[in-house]
Amino acid sequence: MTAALTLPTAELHLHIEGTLEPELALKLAGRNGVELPFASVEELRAAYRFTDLQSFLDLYYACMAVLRTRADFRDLAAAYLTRAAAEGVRHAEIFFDAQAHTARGVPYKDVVGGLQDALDGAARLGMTGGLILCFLRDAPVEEAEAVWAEARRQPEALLGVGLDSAEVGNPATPFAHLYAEARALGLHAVAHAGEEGGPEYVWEALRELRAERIDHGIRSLEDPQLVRHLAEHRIPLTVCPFSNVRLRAVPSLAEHPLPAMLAAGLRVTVNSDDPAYFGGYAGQNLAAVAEQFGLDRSSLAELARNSVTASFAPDGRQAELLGEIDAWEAGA
Ligand code: HPA
Ligand SMILES: [Zn+2]
Repeated sequence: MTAALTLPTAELHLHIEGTLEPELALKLAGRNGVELPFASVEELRAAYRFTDLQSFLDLYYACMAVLRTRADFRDLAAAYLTRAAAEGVRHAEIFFDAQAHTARGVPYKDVVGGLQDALDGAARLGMTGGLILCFLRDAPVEEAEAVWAEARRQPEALLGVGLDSAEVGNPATPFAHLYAEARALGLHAVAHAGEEGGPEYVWEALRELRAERIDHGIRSLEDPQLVRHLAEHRIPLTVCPFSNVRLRAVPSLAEHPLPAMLAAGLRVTVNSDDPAYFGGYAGQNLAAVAEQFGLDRSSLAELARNSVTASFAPDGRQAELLGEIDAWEAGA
């Protein structure tokens, strides 16, 4: 097994709906009497050919229609956590697209309750983690406001808020008041930016949402002033190599800007985004970049340290995980 697959790490960019493997999708479709336009695992996998972010989102939202009950969300997250633990993930900060479920009539409390049930169970695997509620930037802001009205009554169920879905043409600024409210409740703030959109989207997330981490951010390199700002303020970027290749944000893994981002002094972490759709979980993304770019053990350990210190885990938990990474680096 590649060493990277055993590296203790934190997953900071993971959409739980993007961990829905075809086998589970078809099982839940049967259990809930939901029709999917795919009769078999093979047919579903064959649909995983994307040309851009939107072509992926179309399938992603279609498949998640099978998720209906609290037990469905628990089973989905439990499957993810088991698989991630096997690849070295020790702490997972999990995005969920609440609006995509409430819009279909699934109660918010069932979504959060099911995900929390699974996280409670993950303690047995020695894993920690939490939930980040993402607003859909391509839906009317009123929908985000409606889901937030419910979420804000139970802020302790969340680590923070995020922003995802189709980026280009969907500015972050209309969501600024929701972020301000979330921050006032003590929640963290992250946002997707600079995936398909240019550096101006990253600036907007930083200035208007006061995002503490940027999800993707790969196009930041196009703006030297932004690179200086990100480096100076040590703002973490949650990079997802397989996602960028599969959604054609970059032409190939060989041309991925990860080495240039590291060379520019950016605080990069490696993550999986939607692993069921993009061909690999966190450890596999790490293994692939290690092989592609010839990263040695200490460079990999540095990426893992970045993921831990960029996480919202309490200091004590971070110290524990940094100790595990030191031991891994020493070959223990
Ligand atoms: N980008 C934006 N929205 C998303 C993604 C992504 O990579 N995955 C799931 N929702
Ligand atoms: Zn994402």
